[in-house]
Amino acid sequence: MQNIEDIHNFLKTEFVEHLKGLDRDDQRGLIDAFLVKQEEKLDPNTYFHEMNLLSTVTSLFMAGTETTSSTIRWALSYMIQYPDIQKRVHEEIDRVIGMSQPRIDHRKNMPYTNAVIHETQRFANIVPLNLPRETTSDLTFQGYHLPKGTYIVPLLESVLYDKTQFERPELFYPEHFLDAQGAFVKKAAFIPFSAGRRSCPGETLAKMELFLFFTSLMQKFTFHAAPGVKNFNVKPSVGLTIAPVAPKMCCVLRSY
Ligand code: HEM
Repeated sequence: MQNIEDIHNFLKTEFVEHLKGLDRDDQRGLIDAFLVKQEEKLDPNTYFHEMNLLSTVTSLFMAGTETTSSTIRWALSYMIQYPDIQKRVHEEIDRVIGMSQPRIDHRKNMPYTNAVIHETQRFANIVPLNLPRETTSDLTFQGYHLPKGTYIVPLLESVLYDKTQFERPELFYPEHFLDAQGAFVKKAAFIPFSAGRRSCPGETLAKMELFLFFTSLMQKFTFHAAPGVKNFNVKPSVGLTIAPVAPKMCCVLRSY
């Protein structure tokens, strides 16, 4: 799909299809739940009208696809740049998951892979400017007076790269999330999904997707730079989210 108009047209056709099969006692998901509310028309000022359904579903698509896919591409690029780390992830997958289908409950027994995914999110910092906010009243923050209506750009990088929180912030270093015994350690400064009331509502879903997609790919493939690529050097693209612009890579089927 090329642009927002294409997405909206696609979604409008979807809504018509959902309406045809709508059963208020057996709702299939968000769109059905919304359409049921819309049909009730209890309140003339209801938020449950088509424009809001379009915005909600479009936001979920836009905020929920590019973010996770870019993070996976960063993770695979780091695996190529750091083959020793890739080897350790492979070893852990082979030991804990083996040939089975990766499941989310494998994660608690895979501290190294979990640390690699966390470090990917910290290091890649894919939403560097967060989302802009505006103060709703006058306030004083750390000695600075911010009048009502001040435009705020909360830089996540200042936390994700804070050297008081991360030992080697300028390096890709999964040990940031491991203790001396190799157990996974949570860090309060790990905030790629931002913090507070308006932090990313897709955080739990995203974390599940990242674990399942990354382990599934790593279970089947080894990642290398494509033949002829001497220095596999990944550059960040410029945009609202930072995607990796990587040289060509090869995925080679692993043999067991
Ligand atoms: C690696 C994956 C993801 C990252 C790093 C990420 C990061 C973020 C960040 C930093 C924000 C701004 C929060 C703030 O303003 O304080 C945000 C907002 C949002 N995210 Fe995510 N996100 C990810 C995946 C997802 C997924 C999978 C979904 C849904 C399916 C999603 C839905 C949203 C929505 C709807 C908002 C706007 C929330 C609001 O304004 O209240 N995100 N995300």
